[in-house]
Formats: sequence, structure tokens, C-alpha cells
Amino acid sequence: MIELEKISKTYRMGSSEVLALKEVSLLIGSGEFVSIIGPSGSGKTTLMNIIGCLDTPTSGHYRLGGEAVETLSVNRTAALRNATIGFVFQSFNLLPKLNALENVELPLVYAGLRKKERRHRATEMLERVGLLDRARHRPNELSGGQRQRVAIARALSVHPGMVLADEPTGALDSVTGEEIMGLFEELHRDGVTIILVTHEKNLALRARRMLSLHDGDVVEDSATAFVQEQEQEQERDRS
Ligand SMILES: Nc1ncnc2c1ncn2[C@@H]1O[C@H](COP(=O)(O)OP(=O)(O)OP(=O)(O)O)[C@@H](O)[C@H]1O
Repeated sequence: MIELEKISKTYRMGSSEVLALKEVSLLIGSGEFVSIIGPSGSGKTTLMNIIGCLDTPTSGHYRLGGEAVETLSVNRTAALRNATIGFVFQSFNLLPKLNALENVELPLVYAGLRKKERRHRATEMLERVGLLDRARHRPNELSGGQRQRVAIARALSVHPGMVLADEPTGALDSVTGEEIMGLFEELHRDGVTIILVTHEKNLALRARRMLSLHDGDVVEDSATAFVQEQEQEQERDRS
């Protein structure tokens, strides 16, 4: 469970200030599939960074899984983040000298797992994203979509309850982007919380809930047409 209460974020640069988030209050439940949309500079990445405990708000309160994040030490925050959140970025952020399997294993090295368990889990995750046959390939031997699948497998390797994805399809063509969205939908069906930043409305509408940001404010928080269609179908079935 994510609980944001009047979260504001101000960036200071010399004598000037940018108010990137303005008293944002939000509840996101376990297992939700939420997209965040908004124009460039509206605060999407800032909000994701705060939810992901990669940055701290200037004011307000953030509880993650019941823990008040502002009261935690840096080490405890890092431990909470590593155990609960998998990150997926537009630029994949894979290490070029490691092959796909080794990239997926990396968070498990940091988590202190033994080699045999790491191999087992990383293999399982590559299979999950349909890339087992590319396990020994380095990132430059993979397509963009395959690289993003490796990055998603890496995010999943620690079995996080939540995946935060910042423009995960931004570097991909539309067909490959659709495939990656299909993978997020599968994860959602498996109970993983998905929060996805995108500037493409057709992709945002594939989530079950869409938040629109404008100038640091959440200006819309709505169930997507996908959910409305499902509700209408259920209504028809009942009548
Ligand atoms: N490190 C920083 N220092 C100063 N200002 C920043 C910093 N990061 C973001 N900002 C400013 O905060 C505001 C929100 O930025 P943010 O990156 O969250 O927006 P965004 O919606 O993700 O934009 P985009 O779609 O272009 O990635 C912008 O005005 C931006 O210039």
C-alpha cells in the first residue's frame, strides 16, 4: 500500500525554485495497475522517484507498506526499496559487459543470495519474460524489446510486490511497446502492483486507473475505459 499525504517537492537551483509537486495526496492499493500521464515537466518522474524512495519530498508524509518513510534511516530505506520495488527505465540501464542472465542476477548478488539460488531465480525470470534462449547474449546482441524484457526480468528477480516503470516503451516501436504492455498486464494478473509513467495515452488507458498530472497537481484520477467496459459487461450479464 502506497499512502501519500500532501507531498510537495521543490527543487532549488541557485536563487530560483521549481515547485515540481504540490501537496499530492494519493492512495494506491496493493495489486493496482496505475498509469501516470501528463505533459513534459508536470512532475511524473518526481512523483515516481518519491514513490520509489529514490528521492525525498520537501514536505508531506509518505507511507510505504505501512512504514513512514521519512522516519527510516538511509540504510533501512534502501533495504525497504530493494525488497519491495523493481524499477524499469526507458533506457533499460543494463550493464553492457554482462550477459542477460548475469544482468538479471545482479540484484540477487546485492541481496546476498548464493550463486546456485541466483542462477535458478534468474533463469526462472528470463523464462517468465520469454527470453531463456537469449540468456548468454549481451545487451548489444539483443533487440530493444528484448533488452526491456531483460530489464523487467531483473526488476522481478527479487520478487518485489511492485514494479515502477518510467516510460518503459519510450525507446521502442509501437508493436514492441504493445508487447511490453502485455507483459505488464500479465504481471498485474499475477498480483504485482504496477505503476507506469507514459506520455502515450493509448498505453496509459491499458492500466486500470489513470492519474493525470499537470503542473505538479493530480488533476484527474479515474478508472480507465477498460474498467468501465468490464463494469458495463458485468451490468449487462446481471440484467
Ligand atoms: N533535479 C532537478 N533540479 C531542478 N529542477 C528539476 C529537477 N528535476 C526536475 N526538475 C523540474 O521539476 C519539474 C518536474 O520535472 P519531472 O522530471 O518530474 O517532470 P516529468 O513530468 O517527468 O517530465 P518529462 O515528461 O519531460 O520527463 C520540471 O519543471 C523540471 O524542470
